[in-house]
Amino acid sequence: MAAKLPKAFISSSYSQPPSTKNYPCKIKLLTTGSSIQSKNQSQDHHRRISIISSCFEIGAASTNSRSQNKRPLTTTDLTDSSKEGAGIRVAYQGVSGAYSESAAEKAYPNCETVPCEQFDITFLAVENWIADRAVLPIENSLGGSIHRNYDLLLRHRLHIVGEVQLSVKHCLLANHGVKIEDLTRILSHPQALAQCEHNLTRLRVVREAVDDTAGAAQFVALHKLKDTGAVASIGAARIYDLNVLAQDIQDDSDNITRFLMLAREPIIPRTDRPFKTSIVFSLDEGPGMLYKALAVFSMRDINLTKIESRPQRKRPLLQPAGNGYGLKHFDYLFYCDFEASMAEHNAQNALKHLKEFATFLRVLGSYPMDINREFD
Ligand SMILES: O=C(O)C(=O)C[C@]1(C(=O)O)C=C[C@@H](O)C=C1
Repeated sequence: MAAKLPKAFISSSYSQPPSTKNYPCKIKLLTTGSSIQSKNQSQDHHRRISIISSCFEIGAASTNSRSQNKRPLTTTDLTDSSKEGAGIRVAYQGVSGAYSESAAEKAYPNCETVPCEQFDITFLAVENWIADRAVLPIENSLGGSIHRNYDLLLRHRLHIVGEVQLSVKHCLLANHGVKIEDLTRILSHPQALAQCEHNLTRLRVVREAVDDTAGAAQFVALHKLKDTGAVASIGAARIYDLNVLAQDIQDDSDNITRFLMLAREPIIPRTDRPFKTSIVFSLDEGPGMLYKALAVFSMRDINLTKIESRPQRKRPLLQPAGNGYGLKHFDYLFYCDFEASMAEHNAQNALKHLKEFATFLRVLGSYPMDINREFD
């Protein structure tokens, strides 16, 4: 009997054996109680079991003959090394040719990429053992933070195990024979449209936001549109056989997107290379509270690289406000990145200190910094 899948799981489009490089369709959410009855389910089940067992096999004491060859577990086994890309399945939002896919391949060079329909599905893919890692764009040097993804980091229980910075070079793509002056509409991901704001304004076209850049290119190609172009990568032009009408159309040639790599388990923080730690916390209302929170880092000479505040999604509380009681609509979560490893005493002390007065504190991950400045 086919086992029932968890509430949210992969779609029936998951119809290829697990070793297939790119999936024919993206993973999407199914409704409650959906189940996959095909033989692919047993393949998948098999693979999931083998992933689980291989995790426990490393260095485990066992009586079977295969265990004779086992070597003890080392710190390296528990580090998210990019060398281990082979065999790793990395979920990303979009279709083949999306920048997130390039980020996945940069972080895990020989990985198998798993396209997903939405960002939250990349989380579900990892949580449900369909993928081993998720790759998530978190900020861009022109467009700023991707707020929704901050919210997802908190809503889910995955750990940040790495970061990668990618140079994003946008192209204007259209079907063969279509000229720039024929275009009345341009499709792309909202971040990509924002990164090309000035150049697109000059074109005087309608901009339409879609789920991802490569999806926009695919749509234009599939429907053989003559009046619509897409902002996407040069890779997407090749994949969907589109003409490149213009290259490097982002408003600044230095257009970098920072992506996070997420996993079910945290990695062991180390001190032999530069690490970054990401946290999220909330504070009580009061003068100087945020100042006090940030001081726990500066007093220990820890470099804070990013702070982002997001509204806490909860019903307005009745709380003291000024000289009476009033509705409180704005309560914030603060997301911070700092340059230190959780294996370092000063980082541990800083968080111990913060915990004394923070109303909530969670470490999202401690992971190697991407210090590779070679972008092309
Ligand atoms: O649409 C894509 O290709 C994506 O990978 C998404 C995304 C983003 O969300 O920021 C990634 C990198 C670029 O900044 C533009 C779009």
